[in-house]
Amino acid sequence: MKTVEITGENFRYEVNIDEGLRFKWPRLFSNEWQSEWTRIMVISDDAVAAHYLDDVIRAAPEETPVSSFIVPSGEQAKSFSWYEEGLTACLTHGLDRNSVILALGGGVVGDLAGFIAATYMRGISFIQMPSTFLAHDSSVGGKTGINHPLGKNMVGAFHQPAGVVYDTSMLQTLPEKEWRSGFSEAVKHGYIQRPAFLSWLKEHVQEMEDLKQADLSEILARSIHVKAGIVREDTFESGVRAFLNFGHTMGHALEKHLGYGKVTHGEAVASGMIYAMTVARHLGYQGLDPEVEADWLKNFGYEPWLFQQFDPQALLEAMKKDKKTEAAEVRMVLLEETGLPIKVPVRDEDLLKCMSEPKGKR
Ligand SMILES: NC(=O)c1ccc[n+]([C@@H]2O[C@H](COP(=O)([O-])OP(=O)(O)OC[C@H]3O[C@@H](n4cnc5c(N)ncnc54)[C@H](O)[C@@H]3O)[C@@H](O)[C@H]2O)c1
Ligand SMILES: O=C(O)C(=O)C[C@@H](O)[C@H](O)[C@H](O)COP(=O)(O)O
Ligand SMILES: [Zn+2]
Repeated sequence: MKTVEITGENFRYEVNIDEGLRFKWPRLFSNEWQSEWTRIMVISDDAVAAHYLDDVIRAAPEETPVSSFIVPSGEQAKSFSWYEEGLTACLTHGLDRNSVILALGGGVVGDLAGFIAATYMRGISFIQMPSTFLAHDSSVGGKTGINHPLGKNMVGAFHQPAGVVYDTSMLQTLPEKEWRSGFSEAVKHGYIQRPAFLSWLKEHVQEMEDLKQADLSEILARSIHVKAGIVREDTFESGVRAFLNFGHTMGHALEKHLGYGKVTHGEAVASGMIYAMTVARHLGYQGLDPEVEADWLKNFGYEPWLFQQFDPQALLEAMKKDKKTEAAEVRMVLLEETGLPIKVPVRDEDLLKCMSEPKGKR
């Protein structure tokens, strides 16, 4: 089992990564804390629940009542209506302040369940049990929330989980598209802070199949280490945490513009990272060559130049809703080189130009 510690000013928890943890997850928490649990409510989506809900419930402590709240699979569940349904379930199932929410699923379930836990009775404990590759990112660091029709993740709270239980054997049933989605967040961690990790990925992962066959726990742990260091330094994103948003200014704009769920988060972020590299070069930074990086990403089935397919003005409007925007000026994370991110304001005219140039290669 691999363990990564996540710490901040007033929290400390473990990410435990191993095969089969869903069958024995309570062992990862102290008996003392478990004796306080009055109820467990598992929040999951229908696809994940069909595979794993029974195992997770069966492993729960015998003396603790367990119930479940299941949302439809997909990004649409990060909505006001499912958030309200979730709170209603907390009330009707009788959760109190010593109850625990267990988020069994990918980033959608984790973000939604985390936000429910953050706000129900002004905050109760929750455990993350990630079931996607992408969720190595979403289950760590305490960003929880839902989407607004006008902008991605616009409503939320920082609320750290009590622990992250990562059963890598659940990834066996993950569709190809979702491996691709998650891989781009690992690549992002390489780009922003770990040139050696990025080089390792480039050398060893030529196609998605290589990732599935690799030492997954090791890759997940290395990627999570990057996030852990940044979250420890800047939990509430007043500084360096913004670097974890590399590729997300355009990525979130694409998700919103296409309609939530039409493109996976990671696929949108992959295109957003290529866009950010294009902007960096346009502004005169040496940066990375977007053409070279795009060619590598294409091997996995990404559409790196996706951002060129839509109305630039509409994408600009969506980018302006980004949480890094200040006084209507978009701020983007760019790379001076691999491992050297910066956050800079970018003028609208430059943003627009970089959506349509260079043309002709795609
Ligand atoms: N909070 C954060 O820091 C953070 C970080 C990154 C991404 N996110 C958010 O995470 C979300 C994306 O998460 P995701 O990519 O995990 O998507 P997801 O939760 O929608 O899961 C992807 C799909 O795979 C299915 N699935 C999940 N696990 C499965 C399994 N083991 N077997 C079979 N099917 C399975 C789901 O039902 C869903 O259809 C986005 O909303 C994004 O904004 C949040
Ligand atoms: O943890 C962070 O900080 C991140 O930015 C991680 C991102 O991968 C993630 O998609 C996050 O949800 C984006 O946050 P947002 O504040 O831009 O909504
Ligand atoms: Zn992300």
